[in-house]
Amino acid sequence: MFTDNNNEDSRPVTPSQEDCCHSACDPCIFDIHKKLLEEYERKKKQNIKINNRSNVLHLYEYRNFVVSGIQEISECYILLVLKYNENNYKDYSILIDPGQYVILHLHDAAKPYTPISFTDDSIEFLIRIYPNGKFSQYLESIKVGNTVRIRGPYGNFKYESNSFQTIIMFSMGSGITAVYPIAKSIVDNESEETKIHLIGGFKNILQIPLKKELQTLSDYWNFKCTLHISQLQNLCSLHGIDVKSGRLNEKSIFEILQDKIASTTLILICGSSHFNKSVAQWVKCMNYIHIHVFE
Ligand SMILES: Cc1cc2nc3c(=O)[nH]c(=O)nc-3n(C[C@H](O)[C@H](O)[C@H](O)COP(=O)(O)OP(=O)(O)OC[C@H]3O[C@@H](n4cnc5c(N)ncnc54)[C@H](O)[C@@H]3O)c2cc1C
Repeated sequence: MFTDNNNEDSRPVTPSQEDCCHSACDPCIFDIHKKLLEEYERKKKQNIKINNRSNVLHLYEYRNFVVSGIQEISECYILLVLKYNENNYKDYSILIDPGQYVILHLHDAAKPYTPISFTDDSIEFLIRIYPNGKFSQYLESIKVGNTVRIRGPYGNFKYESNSFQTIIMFSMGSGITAVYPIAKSIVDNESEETKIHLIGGFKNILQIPLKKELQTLSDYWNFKCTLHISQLQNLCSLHGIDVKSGRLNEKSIFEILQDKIASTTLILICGSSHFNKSVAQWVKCMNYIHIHVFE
């Protein structure tokens, strides 16, 4: 279910045909409106107070953001910073829960992306560039000062502080964008006693994005990072990070999970649909029940 963080006081306003960008988005604004309406009716029936926060972002209206930074950080990954600087939302700020995603709209297309961090008025994205990818090629060629439209945030992952002893995060490639902000928010929270193990899969050592960020988290007592590199030419070490040669497979997942307690461990999975399906199947076979797949 989408988070109800619209800025209206009451019933969600029905979007007009002109609000639709006709880019075959998933989710489309009309799907979102339908879900919000169901949520609104449910809350109304149960007499639950509707909580309206002042979010710059809107679930089905695009907001204009301006590119304020763009940087190549590793082979095929860029960091993109988008800033909101319209005056009519002075008392508003950007509100996104860790792991949620937004829809970026540029030219004639729209695609989902997961912010890795945000401030009151800017959002940072880690973007994987595909040589034949339409939208990522658009993003690779934009310049500081260009406009990108954003709506959201979406995603139903909810985390309650200290609700698990351990969180194991399995990610592949750009899937790290969903789990990294969750890990960071837990490490940043001094009252957290949850231990995190983030396991990421990448093709080669040059592709690894967020190296420094992962190394910084590894300095904390409750964060551990292991990276599986499928095409590791030479042995290599990254301070604070355990680098392993070869793909993340059933055997390595078994080794990671065998000494954990299923009832107090949360498993997070984010990668390609094949990766998500395989990892979810393997962890279920080991009787893990608390599993969230980002897709
Ligand atoms: C909820 C959600 C959040 C996402 N968050 C992020 C994010 O934070 N950062 C990010 O970089 N991406 C993210 N993605 C993926 C992103 O939305 C695009 O799908 C991706 O950038 C490719 O779009 P494209 O138009 O460039 O490629 P397309 O034109 O759609 O694809 C062209 C070709 O690119 C290659 N390709 C595209 N996607 C993949 C893939 N996943 N794996 C392997 N090859 C692929 C294939 O060769 C494909 O034929 C997210 C996706 C979802 C569903």
